[in-house]
Amino acid sequence: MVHTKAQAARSTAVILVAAGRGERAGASSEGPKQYRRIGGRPVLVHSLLGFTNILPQAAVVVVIHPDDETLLAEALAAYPELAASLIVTHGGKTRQQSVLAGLKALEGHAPEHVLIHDAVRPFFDRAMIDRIVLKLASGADAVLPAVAVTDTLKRGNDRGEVSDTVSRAGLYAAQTPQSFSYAKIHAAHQAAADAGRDDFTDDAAIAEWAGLTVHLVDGSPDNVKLTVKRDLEMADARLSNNDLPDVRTGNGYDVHQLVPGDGVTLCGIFITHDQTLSGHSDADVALHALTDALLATCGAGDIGDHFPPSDPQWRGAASRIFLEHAAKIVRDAGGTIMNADVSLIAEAPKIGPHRQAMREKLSEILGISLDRCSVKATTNEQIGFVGRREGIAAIATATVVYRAPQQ
Ligand SMILES: Nc1ccn([C@@H]2O[C@H](COP(=O)(O)OP(=O)(O)OP(=O)(O)O)[C@@H](O)[C@H]2O)c(=O)n1
Ligand SMILES: C[C@](O)(CO)[C@H](O)COP(=O)(O)O
Repeated sequence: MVHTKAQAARSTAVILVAAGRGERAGASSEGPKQYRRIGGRPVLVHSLLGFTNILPQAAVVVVIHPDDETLLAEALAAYPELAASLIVTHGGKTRQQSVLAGLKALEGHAPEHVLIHDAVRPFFDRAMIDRIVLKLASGADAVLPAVAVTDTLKRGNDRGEVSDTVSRAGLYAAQTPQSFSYAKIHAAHQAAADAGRDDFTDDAAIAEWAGLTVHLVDGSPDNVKLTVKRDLEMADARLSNNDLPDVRTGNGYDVHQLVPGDGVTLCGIFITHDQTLSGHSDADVALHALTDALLATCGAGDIGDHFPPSDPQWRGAASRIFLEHAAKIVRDAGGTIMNADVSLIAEAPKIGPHRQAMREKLSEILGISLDRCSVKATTNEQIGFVGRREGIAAIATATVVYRAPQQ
């Protein structure tokens, strides 16, 4: 069992399936859609560079059609080191067969985890991969990035009429990379093939069929599959715009009074102490400041707007609820949380022994990797209300990258 992102990355492999014919995208002089250029590079190369950048230690298998050897060589001509690092194998008639070929190509490596990705989804991002890798590292056998369905769903009949409206409650659109225990998904794929099943459109469905629990993590609305010609045109336009990244920084500040008690909760960690923080909720100043910092990156007001102190339902509430809510607002607005930084200003208790647990708590609540979560502390040199142990203050900074507005 692996426990850290770095350990997980070392024993992780990636399978990029690229053996399809791209019939729905139509014919092109550049070949099937995975070899077409968007923003000046073949789609497949975008996806490959994404993985080598985010998971540089992972073994990468590319599954291609036997007719596409020359197309692959041409696509990688400008990237000789990348080309030399890849394991290339031939796929089959269906995506399912191609994935099994990729899994077999990894038998010599026997990685702990494998991320199985459509080569034609070039817009995955680091934060999403971090969420997946963290979930695998926590012991999950199968992880599915997915986005909740937002359109109203209709069922049509063969006369081209609506027969009924389907509830979208609990429905998700499945994305890739779908990620697994290598041994378990290999066994499941082999069992499906041995049972003559060739109708699975994704690997999570095979995992479900084999009885594995498939865990959902947030996918990304940007992580679209380039399926039809229009998808490729829009992808090309998007990359050719050369827009600057929309990076936003928010800060937050909070203070709560210390009164006699048995301990304080800071960054979601309870610390035994001869005082407690007084407040309407659990008075976790650190999470309150960070909640405000996140809300500030998308103009979403402050914690009091969303959780009014006058509302009795928040009495004694665990402040992780507030932070989770702010993170959801940010993600719904198209944001990817890149960094969360908290400074605690407290004369006592000592924060140092709890910093790592606090960082891990932030990482868990926000669904971002540990290296993106920072907790620092200082005393106030016995000056002022903090110095007199009358209160604890926290300052937080959040960095979020937002998607460029859709054209
Ligand atoms: N026999 C197949 C079929 C698909 N794929 C890959 O699986 C991914 C799924 O995307 P999809 O849009 O279904 O690709 P195609 O099968 O190429 O598209 P189409 O159905 O339009 O021919 C793609 O990266 C595709 O290259 C594959 O490796 N082997
Ligand atoms: C695996 C997949 O990307 C999940 O959404 C998708 O099912 C593959 O594409 P297809 O068009 O269903 O072959």
